[in-house]
Amino acid sequence: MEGLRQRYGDFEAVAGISFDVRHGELFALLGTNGAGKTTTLETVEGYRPAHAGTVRVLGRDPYRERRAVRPRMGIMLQEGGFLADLTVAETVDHWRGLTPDPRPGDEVLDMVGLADRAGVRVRQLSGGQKRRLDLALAVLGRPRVVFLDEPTTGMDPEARRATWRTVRGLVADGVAVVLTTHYLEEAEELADRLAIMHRGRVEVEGTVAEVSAGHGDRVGFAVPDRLAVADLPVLHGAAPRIEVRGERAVATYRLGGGTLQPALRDLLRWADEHRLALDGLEARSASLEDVFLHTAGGEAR
Ligand SMILES: Nc1ncnc2c1ncn2[C@@H]1O[C@H](COP(=O)(O)OP(=O)(O)OP(=O)(O)O)[C@@H](O)[C@H]1O
Repeated sequence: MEGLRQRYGDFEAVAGISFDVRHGELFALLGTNGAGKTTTLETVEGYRPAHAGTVRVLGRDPYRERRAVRPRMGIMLQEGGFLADLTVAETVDHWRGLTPDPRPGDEVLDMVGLADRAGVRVRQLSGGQKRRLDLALAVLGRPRVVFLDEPTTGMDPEARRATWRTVRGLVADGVAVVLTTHYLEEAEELADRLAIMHRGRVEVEGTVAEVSAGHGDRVGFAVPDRLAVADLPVLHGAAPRIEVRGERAVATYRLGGGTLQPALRDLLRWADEHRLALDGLEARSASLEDVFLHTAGGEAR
């Protein structure tokens, strides 16, 4: 995708974005609500023409050459449209009839961990199981490019991990995967590269390590009882940010590059001198969530 722009009337929902996704790579498209992710995905999936810019999937225009591209694409929308009275196996059989060169039904249900639900009616599936059936249908036609729109919404942690394994398997087989999610740990876990969109633009792009770099390390702890916030130390130029979590005030410092170790040393010395125990003390590099919140706050580069 090169310079994609999309408008709804006078409103520019996508304001010139570019990215590419290679085979055997998972690209996560993240962003605030209304950032333009769905509009972007709908364009690459061939549902709408680009207002400006160039979009190619497998070397072709996904809108104008939809017939050629669509059979090689697997699409998992946010809401699948199932027939509630069909069983899981019947649903897969129905879609196999519409798909050239489909995978065997058993294989696809095995891939998504629904083999033991084959005889269950769709209306009796849980929300997470429906998402897995959606994934089964997306991979039925042995796609080379897969679009997953919030694939693990409603899944319990175990089902989510099982789905991550399935998705990793696709990537290992050389499939190009584009995923949107509001679960940042999902992007951290799966993405080879990612982009964070905000108000129609890509604000940050790169590997998880690349986008986290430059956002500093974090040190945090629960503010000890009886201590006034004003009495907390400044650590290598960083003042604490105070957040109330439950009953406790938590102090977090965002440190500049290379100052984590000396800042921690100063903090521990200060705590010793004041005979304070620092509950919940943690030191870590910036998470994707830190980068995301910074971007969503409009302060991105
Ligand atoms: N058919 C439409 N007509 C007018 N405006 C639209 C239309 N579809 C989307 N928009 C607007 O375009 C912007 C981008 O919407 P889009 O659905 O692409 O965002 P998103 O990143 O997918 O958001 P979310 O995370 O909330 O799903 C939003 O401001 C939305 O209100």
